[in-house]
Amino acid sequence: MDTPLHFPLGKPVAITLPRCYDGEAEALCALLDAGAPVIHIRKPDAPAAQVEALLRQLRDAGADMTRLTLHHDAALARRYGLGGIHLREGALREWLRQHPDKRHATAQGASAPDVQKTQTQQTQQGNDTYTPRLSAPAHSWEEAARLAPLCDYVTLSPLFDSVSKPGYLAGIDPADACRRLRRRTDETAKPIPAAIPAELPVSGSGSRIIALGGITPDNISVARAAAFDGAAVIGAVWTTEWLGTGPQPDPKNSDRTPSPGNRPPAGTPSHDISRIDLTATLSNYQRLTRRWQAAGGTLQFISDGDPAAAEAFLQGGGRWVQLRMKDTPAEGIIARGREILALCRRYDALLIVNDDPRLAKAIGADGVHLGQNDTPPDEARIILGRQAIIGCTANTFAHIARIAQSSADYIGLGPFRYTTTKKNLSPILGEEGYRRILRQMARAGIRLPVAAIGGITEEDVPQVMACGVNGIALSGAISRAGEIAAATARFTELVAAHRTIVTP
Ligand SMILES: Cc1ncc(COP(=O)(O)OP(=O)(O)O)c(N)n1
Ligand SMILES: Cc1nc(C(=O)O)sc1CCOP(=O)(O)O
Ligand SMILES: [Mg+2]
Repeated sequence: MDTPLHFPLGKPVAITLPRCYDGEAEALCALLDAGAPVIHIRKPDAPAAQVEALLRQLRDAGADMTRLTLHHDAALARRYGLGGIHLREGALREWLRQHPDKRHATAQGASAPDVQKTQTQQTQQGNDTYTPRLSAPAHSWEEAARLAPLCDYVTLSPLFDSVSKPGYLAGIDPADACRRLRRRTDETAKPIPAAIPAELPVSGSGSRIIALGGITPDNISVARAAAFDGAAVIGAVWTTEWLGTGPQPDPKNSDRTPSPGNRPPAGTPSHDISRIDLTATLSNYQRLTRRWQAAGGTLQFISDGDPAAAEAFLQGGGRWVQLRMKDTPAEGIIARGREILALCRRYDALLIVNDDPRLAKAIGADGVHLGQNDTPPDEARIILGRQAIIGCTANTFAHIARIAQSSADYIGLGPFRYTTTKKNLSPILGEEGYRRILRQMARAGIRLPVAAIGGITEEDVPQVMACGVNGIALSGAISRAGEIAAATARFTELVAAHRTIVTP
């Protein structure tokens, strides 16, 4: 199967643990089935024979080898038809020197999909033109800027204190990353060179930067808010311990189902295991994915069910629709919901349904948005399952503190100003209210993505984004726009250009 990489990546990159484990090939296949765009096979602590055995098992299990990237061993990657190799700077330069005719196609202007297609076709033909996807590790912006032109993407680390390497502390400041990256309007898939910020002199066309190091479900939203092109995760994928801010959910209906048989003895690092726990791994990955996706919903269109308006929003580059049809019977909402879901799928966009998780389920939507008087988020999670995105409305920090204890994935915080779109409006927050609440969140270490909502216009966007919200949700400013697609494109640009990260 030929699976191109689209940036920003829709789901996290998974990286293996350093040793090999029983059940690992099965777990990697499950992560690929769950939509992992790329899995990095990084095995510094495993003998070469074990790594090769793992690749053999994966190939025999029918895994999509083009979505695997092997660290350091280009010859082994080539032998097993892996889609990518990950090389340190010296090895990368040496590989490029030895393959002058196979210089990275993306660096020469082709798109990532072209790179993969060529590689797959060549592997199938068995000839000598293996052209893998190239990636490299960087630990500073200077290194990232040097390596990015040479390869498809760079991993930049450590963004946070490592989960899997105790004592390996954060070295990349997310707020600085946001300043460097925010002018790239990636959500609309514009070519990168036009949008490279002056502070980061990356000159390669198509070179991307993926955040790495200490990423968990609780902080992955920060990597997305900083406009990284992806997030790569090690410890938080493989851990059998709860990494959430809230209480560990009930295993019967939880977000995560740790299997007691695989629990490490108390006091051992959570990644120090002998066998991969498939259920926990998948559950971890789904949770990371929801949070990454929720943080990517920087422009949310609250649709009253008009398919033409929804389609114009999608044509303008919008990728997140919320279906909010007040006073319409359930059958009407389901019918319109299915119609708009089909549109969203054509544009690779997400559809969230307002108020009712059962309607969201009947429609087959990606999630639900719940108000203070709607179904509680943990009940909605039981109805919708671990992959569903759940948003909750808040008007105060106390609401947010409560929501953070649940399995919700993002917050709709409002109203920014007076609006006629919603009855029984909560007290207006204005800029001052947003700044206060976002600061309280930062101090409390709550990093759920926040969408600002309520009467927001184009002129408001710089001011609202400067408060530190992740994005904005709009009804009237989109549905009443003369040219919805053009208005959507303008809003998207504005949101991307004014991202900020609030530090405590
Ligand atoms: C993103 C977002 N934020 C807040 C709301 C409001 O939800 P709720 O409080 O349930 O009010 P209604 O939308 O049901 O009138 C929202 N829908 N979306
Ligand atoms: C649905 C909704 N919820 C709000 C809240 O404050 O919780 S304000 C709002 C209305 C958003 O539409 P418009 O962009 O037209 O004002
Ligand atoms: Mg509601």
